This record gives sequence, structure tokens and C-alpha cells, in this order.
Amino acid sequence: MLATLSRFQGPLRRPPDRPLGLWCFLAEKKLTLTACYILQAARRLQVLGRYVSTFAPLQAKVRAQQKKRNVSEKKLSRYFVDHRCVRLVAGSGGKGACSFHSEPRKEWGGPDGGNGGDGGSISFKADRLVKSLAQLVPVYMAEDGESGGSKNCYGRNGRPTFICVPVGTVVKEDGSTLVDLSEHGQVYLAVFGGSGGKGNRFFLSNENRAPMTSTSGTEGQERVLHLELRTMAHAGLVGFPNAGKSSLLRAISNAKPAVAAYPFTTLNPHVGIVKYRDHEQVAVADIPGIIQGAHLNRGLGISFLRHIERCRFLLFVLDASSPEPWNQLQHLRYELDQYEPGLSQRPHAIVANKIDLHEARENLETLKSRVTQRVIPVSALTGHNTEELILHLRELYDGYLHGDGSTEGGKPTRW
Ligand SMILES: Nc1nc2c(ncn2[C@@H]2O[C@H](COP(=O)(O)OP(=O)(O)OP(=O)(O)O)[C@@H](O)[C@H]2O)c(=O)[nH]1
Ligand SMILES: [Mg+2]
Repeated sequence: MLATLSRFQGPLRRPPDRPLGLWCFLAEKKLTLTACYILQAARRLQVLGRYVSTFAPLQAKVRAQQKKRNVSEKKLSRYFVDHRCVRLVAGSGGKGACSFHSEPRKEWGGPDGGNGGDGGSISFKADRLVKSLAQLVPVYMAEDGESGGSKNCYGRNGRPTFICVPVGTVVKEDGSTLVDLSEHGQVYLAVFGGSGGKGNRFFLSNENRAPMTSTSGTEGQERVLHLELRTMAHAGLVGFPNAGKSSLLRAISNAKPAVAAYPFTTLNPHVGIVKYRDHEQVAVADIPGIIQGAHLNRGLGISFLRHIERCRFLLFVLDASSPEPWNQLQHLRYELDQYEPGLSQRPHAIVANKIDLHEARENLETLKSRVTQRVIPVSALTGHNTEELILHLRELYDGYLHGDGSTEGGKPTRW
């Protein structure tokens, strides 16, 4: 017992050769030092605790302050893919098994070969979180069904494959449209998997008590399909290059398309949302510039006009400062009708942009007298009269909700 106690006393035990006064001094110093260490450790922990607790909100604040970087148009055209050709190969069915039941003292167990599983199918699924067809690969192969086994075991079916595509994807085969995936969650079963083969148990009959027949599964369907993405927006900005379409979209919505003083700055459609006080939202798409002869593949051609096809109403953006802006309107209408007859007759408004310039103000009256529709003079640069445009946009949208949208047969699209 004494020995144990003396071991516990450990370092505080006075060595027999040390005088009592010195030993007390050293012991006291040791205690003080230990207390200091404990205090220091506590302080460090406190500091660490404060650091840990304030770190996350601090980071969040920094993150919130960081602006969303504008992706350059060149990069965007790499990421934004609006058409793709894919080969789909569904899974083949599994083989049926040929086997006989085997058990001691049971000589004629009978056939027990199970059927093979069905091959996996491939479907397209519209997903509102997917924005481009860029992630699609050229070939999709679904899983094959498993072969059947003895003891009446059926093979497992191949798992179905779902390819997520953006809402607004049109699936075509040899030029004809198969389906228009215009609603979130809509599924189109593109290729069916092959059916599984039959095991010899399937062929058991009164005439044949020991069938040796089993069939192999059928091949899965194979198809080459063309996918096309058509941007879904309520309004489309249509105009010549440099007319100020992107500047206008920047002025009226939260979108940030690139703006520059050279033609064909915009290479891909951009969608901006115009928000109203009653929480209605109108989607406006900025389409790359069209030039005279675009239908003959001049400029960027008319391949992107497929994005206009989906727009319920159009905003013809004219550079009012250019000589004879009314001619621009004629050419734009002609090009649209070349792509799809009657496309230019959709509900529309004419926007005379760059009204801050002297030449534009001079041309405005002549432009108004030359066209029958309403002309809205605006300046995307200074923001002058954009309110009138936003209000007119709402009128067009209300017209679409109450009449035009329902004539298309579908539900009006809301953002
Ligand atoms: N003075 C003036 N300049 C404008 C106005 N709107 C646009 N611009 C200028 O016109 C040039 C072209 O503008 P963008 O918005 O890129 O024109 P865009 O129609 O989108 O051109 P693309 O993308 O090439 O089809 C830029 O230099 C703008 O600063 C305006 O209201 N007034
Ligand atoms: Mg542009």
C-alpha cells in the first residue's frame, strides 16, 4: 500500500538528498507552470473555437460577394450544344436455360430451365436542370438481360437507361419528328430491349415430358436518332447584327449576354427573365443576328432560327440610327418566312433602338409612317423608354395566356 502511494506521489516526492525549503520552491514552481500550461491550452481552444464558429459565415459572405463570372461567348458555344445525333442500342434478351431437375431417388425430375431476362430499354427524359445537349455521348448501349438458370431460375432483366435532356428537346428520325419533350419529367421510350429466351421448362407439355428445347433471347432495338434543342422562351429578339439585341436584353432582364461593337457577337441564344410585381415572369431570348440572305446560309445561317420557332411572340429590334431602318424590317420578315412560312406573322412589336443617337431620332417619324404596327423607341444604352417596352411585353404575354397559348393546344409555358 505504502509502496503504491509513494509511486503515485511520483515527481512531488522529496528526494532524500534535497533540503525541504528548496523542494517546496521547486514543487510550487512546477504547479505554477502546469497551471500556466492549462491556461494557455484553454486560451488556444477558445481562439480555435471562435475561429471555427466564425469561419463558415465568413466564407459564405465572401462567396456571396463574389460575382458570377460571365462566360465568354467562345466558351459558351463549346458548352451549349443544341443538336446531337445519337445511336441507341437496347439490351438483348438473355438465353433460356435447358436443364433437368436432379435429386436423389427422383429419377424423372422433369425440365427446370428458367427463362432469360429481358434486355434494358433506353428512354429520353426531359429534365429542367439540364440546359444543353453537350453531355450526350454518340452511342448508348443498354444492359443485356441475364440468362436463365437451372431450378427454374429466371434471368434478371437488363436495367432501363434514361438519358436526361433539356426541356424543349425535339427527337427526330430521318427528318420526321417523333416527339417534342416540352414538359419537365416527360419520358419517351426510344428503343425497346429484346425479350428473354424461353427455358426448356416452358416447352413442357403432355406430349413432350422431357423437352430439350430452349431459345435464345431476341436482339434489342437499334435506332439512330437526331436530337434538336429549341430554346423555350415567350419572346424572341430578332434583328440584324449590331442592332443592340443583347444590350436590350441586358437592359430589361437579369441576363448578361456579351455586347460588342462588331457583328455576330452573340453566337448562342441567351434567355433573360423579365420580372413583374405580381410575380409573373416573361422569358426573352436573344437570338444571334440575322442578315439578308441568311436562308442561303449567309452570316450564321438560319440554323438558330429553330429557337425563334418556340417563341410565342417576337420583338423586331431595329437599329434606328442606320440609314432606312424600315428596310431592315422587310429583310427580317422575309428571312423568317423563308425558314417557316407565317413565322413573321406571330404577335410582335417593333423596337427602334439607339434612340439616343441623333440619326435615330430623325428616322423615327419616317419609320412610324412606313409601318402599320406599333413602334417603341428605346435606348438600350441609356435605358430610355425601356418601361414602355416592358409594359408592352406584358400585354403580349397576357394576350398569349388568355388566347393565343390555348390555340396551340398545350398549356401556356410559365417560367
Ligand atoms: N448609342 C447606342 N449604342 C447602342 C445601343 N444599344 C446597343 N448599342 C451598341 O451597339 C453595339 C452592338 O450592340 P449589341 O448589343 O452587341 O448588338 P447585337 O444586336 O446583340 O449584336 P450581335 O450579337 O452581333 O447580333 C455595341 O457597341 C453597343 O454598345 C443604344 O441604345 N445606343
Ligand atoms: Mg448580341
